[in-house]
Amino acid sequence: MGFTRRLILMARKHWGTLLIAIMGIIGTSLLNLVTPEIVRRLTASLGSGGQLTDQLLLTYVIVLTAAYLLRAICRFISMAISHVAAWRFVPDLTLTVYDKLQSLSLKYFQDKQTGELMSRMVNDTRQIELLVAHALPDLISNSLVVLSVAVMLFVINGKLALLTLIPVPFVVFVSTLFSKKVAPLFRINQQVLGELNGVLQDNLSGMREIQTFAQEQTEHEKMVKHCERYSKVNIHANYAAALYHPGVEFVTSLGTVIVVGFGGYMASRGTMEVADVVGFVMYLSLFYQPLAVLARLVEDVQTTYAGAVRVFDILDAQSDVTEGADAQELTQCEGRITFDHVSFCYEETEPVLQDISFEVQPGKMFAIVGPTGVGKTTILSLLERFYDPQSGRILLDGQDIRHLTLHSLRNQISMVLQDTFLFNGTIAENIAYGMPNASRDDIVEAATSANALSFILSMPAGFDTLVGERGVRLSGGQKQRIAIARAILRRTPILILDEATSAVDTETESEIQAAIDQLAGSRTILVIAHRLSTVMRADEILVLEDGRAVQRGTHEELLRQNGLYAKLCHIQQIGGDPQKS
Ligand SMILES: Nc1ncnc2c1ncn2[C@@H]1O[C@H](COP(=O)(O)OP(=O)(O)OP(=O)(O)O)[C@@H](O)[C@H]1O
Repeated sequence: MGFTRRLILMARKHWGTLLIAIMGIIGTSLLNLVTPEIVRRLTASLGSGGQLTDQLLLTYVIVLTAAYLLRAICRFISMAISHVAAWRFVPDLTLTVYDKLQSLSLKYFQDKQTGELMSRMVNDTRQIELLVAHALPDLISNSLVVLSVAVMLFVINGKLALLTLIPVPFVVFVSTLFSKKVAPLFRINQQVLGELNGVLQDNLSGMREIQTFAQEQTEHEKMVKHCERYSKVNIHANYAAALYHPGVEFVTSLGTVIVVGFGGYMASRGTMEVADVVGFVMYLSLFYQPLAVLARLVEDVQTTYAGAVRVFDILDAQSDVTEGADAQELTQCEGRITFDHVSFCYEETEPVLQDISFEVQPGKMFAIVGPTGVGKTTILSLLERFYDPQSGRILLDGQDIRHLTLHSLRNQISMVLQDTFLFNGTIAENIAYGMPNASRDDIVEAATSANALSFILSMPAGFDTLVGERGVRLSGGQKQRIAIARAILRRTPILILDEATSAVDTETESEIQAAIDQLAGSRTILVIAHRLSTVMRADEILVLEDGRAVQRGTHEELLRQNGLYAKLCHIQQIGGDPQKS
């Protein structure tokens, strides 16, 4: 199986630890053979031709005690160390998956549910722990026991040994049948668990909406459906597994029947020693039990396989936005932005932006306006390379952004979005999110510029107040001001404000606006706002309609053109002099 090889290679770092665990497993397995051999010898010495001296008996007792002690030590080593290896490998894998997810473009996440992805990262990677700490040791130890016992059986009596092997092909047949019919059920299991987690995560995040719209009953019913499905597929898979295990057990027990029958027959005819029959029965209990375990391992490996496939699905995902091998670091950026005949669509059939061209000079304020859904935010997403345009080029300081490293490109841009996302931490940590080494003075200065200082200081713990998950303990306007402070603090050559002041009152907005006006000149500012009073001071305004650029100019020029912009201004009752608003 390709995935086994891949997993083994991925666990390269832990091979040493695994090797120690494997040595422990081998020791345990081989020491298991001591008991039947001692019992066989004891029986022989008790028989008619044998002589059990006290000295010999003492030797048996000492050998057995030593073997049990050593076995306990080996078992401890194998159990403890295989878990160490597994629990070092699983976080490694989870991290690899996480890093991969971080590297994927936003398009990948468009049709994925967060809960489902979390399920893959947590539950499916956990399956690999089962493989490393349980299935792998079982596989090695049981194969070894089966092999060594088989050798012992042939040494004792070749004919009887051959007879006892009769059930083996049946065990193999049943196991193969199992892996074909039952294992896929476990795969569905993992998938359904992922879906359940997806819905759960969605509902927990949207609890406020569920309660506001009194949808508790509907959501309850939705959950019932998912829970029932999860329960059904689990019952189905386990039912099939339950059928399989007794079946294997029955077939393997036939080996004991053969030994009792033929062994007893041969011993009664004097063609086989009684001690050998006893030894045979003892060895057989060691032979068929591991064989049954080996057969059952198919199930564990299949479950792991299901998990691993889902994990590898993520690891193999191709990002739409990739960095070329010769991508350059952008160190000194002036902030000149050029869109050169850019066209873009999310879905092939629906063009969003068509042939957009414009240039923003360093230090200028550029606004993009237009009706809702016309593609304004999409322009900003293209500049950040969350997506790549299907045609046309986007240049930063004259360099195609596809030839820059993503890290250095995004390091030039700070973005404030309408939906502010705050992390569950303090206000200071959230403001310093893009600048973890920022001093408290810098944070206070940025908060002052964003007109956030007074509300922060009125909070119980000031800058050290916890904002809660996604900033639930703050109002929309407060969150926006923290996001603005966060963007200002980064002091990047480009600042993007996408409806950044939509949640604050007009007085606060004009204060923030004044702060932003002060930043103008020192960095390029791109602004999107439905409230046109926010954008009328811009050096240039681009008006979009149906994904196309229909007008471009200053506020006064656009008013004079008497087109869409003038119409929008008229609706918002905005007049001609930007300084007066
Ligand atoms: N991730 C996405 N996948 C598919 N379609 C999308 C995606 N994001 C946006 N769209 C679609 O692209 C179009 C432009 O969206 P965009 O967010 O750029 O508009 P906008 O002008 O910023 O809107 P608004 O003013 O309402 O914020 C819309 O029709 C929207 O439905």
